[in-house]
Amino acid sequence: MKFAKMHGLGNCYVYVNQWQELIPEERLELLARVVSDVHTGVGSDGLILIGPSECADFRMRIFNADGSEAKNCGNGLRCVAKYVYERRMIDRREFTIETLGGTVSVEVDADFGRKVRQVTVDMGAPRLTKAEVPMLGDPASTTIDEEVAIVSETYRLTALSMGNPHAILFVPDVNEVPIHEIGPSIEFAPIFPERVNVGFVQVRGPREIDYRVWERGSGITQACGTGACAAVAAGILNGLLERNTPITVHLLGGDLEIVWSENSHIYMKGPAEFILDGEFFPAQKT
Ligand SMILES: N[C@@H](CCC[C@H](N)C(=O)O)C(=O)O
Repeated sequence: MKFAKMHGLGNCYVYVNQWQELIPEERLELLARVVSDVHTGVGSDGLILIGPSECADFRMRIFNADGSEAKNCGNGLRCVAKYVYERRMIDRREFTIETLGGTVSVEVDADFGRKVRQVTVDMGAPRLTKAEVPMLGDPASTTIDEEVAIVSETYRLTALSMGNPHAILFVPDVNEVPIHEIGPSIEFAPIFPERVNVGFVQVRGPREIDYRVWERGSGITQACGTGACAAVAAGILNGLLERNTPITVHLLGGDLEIVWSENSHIYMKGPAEFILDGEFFPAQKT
């Protein structure tokens, strides 16, 4: 199986071009687990498929390292945009990508040699009701700084969907949080029937935050694009950050610039990097 390994701020995936490789649907979950394994596979946070779409220029599917399929991936979208533009699969700098969470528009900033420097993604409007997250409780209500009891702890959560679910907690110091303990305990809490990505935010000022993440299905990663958007939306909903202005999000792997604009859409701008092209020989059981 031919693949490319790429990363967005260290959030790395194995990318498979579905015009080159036909993988049976029933093998995708196991394949994602196998390629993600750092010891016996390629080593990644999951698997991303780039394929044809009936309603957009391309389609992206994302599988976490545990094999679960997610509906959206911000860092993945920037890498897919870089992949298709640099490999001349499209000539326009603005195009669309279908995900299970909806279709998004992307714009690449490239030099004359067609090398992509940055990608801006219109991530759409955050979805705020409990039904949309999804989260148990009154389906029409929102979760903004709500006290939620999980196992033997109580957390103040803001929860929203960027196509995929995010629970955000504001903390005094992101480096002091035991993410390995709190992350899985919230990810698997029954109140989130589809599990949840868990983000920890330290507000540095009205236009700057530190953000760390425990990703559903992949654990701690260097960065999460949808999570950075959710963190900024949560900061604005809690009156801690400014709207209609770029917010710098510092992640373990680097910085993203996020704006929640007047038209209610969130825009994410950041880099995408190519690591290598390779060929993987899955064992017979995959
Ligand atoms: N790293 C991604 C999100 C990947 C999916 C997520 N773990 C989920 O299960 O929803 C990003 O950059 O957004």
